[in-house]
Amino acid sequence: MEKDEKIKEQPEKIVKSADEKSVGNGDELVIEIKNLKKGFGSKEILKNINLTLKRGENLVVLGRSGSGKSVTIKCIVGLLTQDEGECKVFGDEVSEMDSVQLKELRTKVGFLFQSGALYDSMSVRDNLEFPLIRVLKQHDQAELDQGVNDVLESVGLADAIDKMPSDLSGGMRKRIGLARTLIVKPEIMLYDEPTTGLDPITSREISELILQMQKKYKTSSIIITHDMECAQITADRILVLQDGEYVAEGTYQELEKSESEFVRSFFK
Ligand SMILES: Nc1ncnc2c1ncn2[C@@H]1O[C@H](COP(=O)(O)OP(=O)(O)OP(=O)(O)O)[C@@H](O)[C@H]1O
Repeated sequence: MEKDEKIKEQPEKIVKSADEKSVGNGDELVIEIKNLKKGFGSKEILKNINLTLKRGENLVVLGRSGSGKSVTIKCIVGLLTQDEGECKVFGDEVSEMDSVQLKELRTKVGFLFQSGALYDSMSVRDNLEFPLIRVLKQHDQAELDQGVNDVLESVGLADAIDKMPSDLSGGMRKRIGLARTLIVKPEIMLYDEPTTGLDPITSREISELILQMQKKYKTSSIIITHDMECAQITADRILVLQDGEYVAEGTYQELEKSESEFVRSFFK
């Protein structure tokens, strides 16, 4: 056999291997949901949800459209209240929090909904200063500039500081939306379909950014997605939702080989 046969170069992929898990401080739980039920009228959406999020981990939730993934996230931040069961964040039951406690909770838990919601009439700088002023009560201009510049560097858009949202592409708007959530340094991040509506290359960039942000800010995250590349890139652990319950849990590599056809169907 020819000795100088070339070894094919493997494309470099930022995908976590089983031994590269970034799960942080042991098994400290930052979110604990037990036997949670939530319906609307006669429609039962969440039948029996059990979910834990460990400090420092990226948990991906997979499920069909309309299966109640967003409803779960809304219970976690107190935008909806469960009918039964427990929903604890940092050890405290969310449904029992008053408005002051909920406000405090939402400074520690950042959420990025599909729309990414930027204020269209404000520049990127003003969009980013807004949470620093409103949430962190920062008023010193040098401190504000530092915060805005740092987060823009992190999402790779330092040059966009004086642009208006209408001048940005969909992918750039997602990045700025992410920057706006990250600027107050939340301990938990909830991503609702972060790559929806983006082309495959931009989707991949956003997924890689989520992974980088986990490492940089040491956040614990729940990532709801249909995008299997996003799951592969970001997940330490994956949960699969079917008919209002989680039916499978494991790493990407484990679930890809699941015995359940329903679970495997996401990987095709
Ligand atoms: N406030 C509400 N009032 C009534 N029904 C609701 C409410 N919020 C959600 N639903 C219903 O609950 C179901 C689950 O919604 P949810 O948005 O959680 O789905 P999802 O799993 O996130 O789906 P998708 O992937 O399409 O976003 C849907 O049938 C939706 O119509």
